[in-house]
Amino acid sequence: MSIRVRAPGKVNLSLAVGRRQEDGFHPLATVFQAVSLVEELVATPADDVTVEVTGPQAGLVPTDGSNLAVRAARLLADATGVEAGVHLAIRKDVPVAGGMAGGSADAAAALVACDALWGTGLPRSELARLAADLGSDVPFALQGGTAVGTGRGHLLSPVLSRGEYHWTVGLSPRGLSTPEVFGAFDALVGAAVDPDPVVDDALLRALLAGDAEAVGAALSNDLQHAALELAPELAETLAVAEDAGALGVVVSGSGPTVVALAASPGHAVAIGRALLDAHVVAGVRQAVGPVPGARLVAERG
Ligand SMILES: C[C@@](CO)(OP(=O)(O)O)[C@H](O)COP(=O)(O)OP(=O)(O)OC[C@H]1O[C@@H](n2ccc(N)nc2=O)[C@H](O)[C@@H]1O
Ligand SMILES: Nc1ncnc2c1ncn2[C@@H]1O[C@H](COP(=O)(O)OP(=O)(O)O)[C@@H](O)[C@H]1O
Repeated sequence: MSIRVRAPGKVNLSLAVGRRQEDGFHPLATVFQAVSLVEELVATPADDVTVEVTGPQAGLVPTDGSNLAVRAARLLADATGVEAGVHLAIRKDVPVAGGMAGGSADAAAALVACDALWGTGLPRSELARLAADLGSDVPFALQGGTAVGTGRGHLLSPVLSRGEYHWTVGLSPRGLSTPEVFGAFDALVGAAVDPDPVVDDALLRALLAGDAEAVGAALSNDLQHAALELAPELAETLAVAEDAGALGVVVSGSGPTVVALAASPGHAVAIGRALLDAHVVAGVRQAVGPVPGARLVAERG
């Protein structure tokens, strides 16, 4: 018996960040779009909960109990009283520690896969509740598409979005730690920040109209300044993509991945070539969005 699940990475089309709260988290108002850099996870029965990771960046991912997919499987087992184990084989496609929520996608994929393997049949709403306990970005990896995230980013409402968006993804040779970037944000703006962040209406209108040019103009990220403090070389990546005619360029989430919105698939390739020629990235990928959230793609045995 094996269950195969795919779950997407994301970009934050906009990310407004409020003042740090007592619990250490920041209130967010973000628009997520799920994109076609996708994690694939195969779950098979086992005595314990174990994980193996493959892909070019596999060495950067823990395979002990701190792995987010292992934590997700254990949380589901605890919540449902299941005593079975599972072996999780993950093929990583989303950059690690890149601001595209690959670990969150693995956690969402593990919830969906184990729910099918163990026959626990939880409703999506219950899986979403477990997802929020695992990380702020995990509910969105489950849901996919385009959505507004508020609270810690875990409270989702779907966004009406027309059309397909073509991205060039600029990879960085190193990762950035999400808590460190939020820490740099606090140091930069401190108490001056608005406690109640809001989503930009212009972006929502542009998505509704399917107007890629207006979406590009409305891309924004309150964490970008902080990410640039920690990784100043990203300024050049942003500039090269802009010069290559991107409709908009932004650091994704806490970075350091840079995403550039292109006018067409061919334009996305051209922006990627410009980034490679300027030697400002470790690699480039093309992606489209929006794509669906974590979903079962095959069941065998
Ligand atoms: C910044 C964002 C934007 O979508 O994405 P990434 O760059 O990680 O992909 C997310 O908010 C990241 O979500 P996620 O990576 O799931 O974070 P969590 O595990 O919940 O929290 C990790 C740490 O980030 C900080 N954190 C996270 C979310 C939030 N609303 N406020 C915070 O201050 C806290 O320091 C927390 O301890
Ligand atoms: N299954 C997993 N995949 C990736 N990273 C994981 C996983 N489990 C735990 N981690 C840890 O979480 C950190 C951030 O994860 P990731 O989701 O890739 O980045 P980001 O939070 O920037 O979107 C990684 O540096 C890694 O140590």
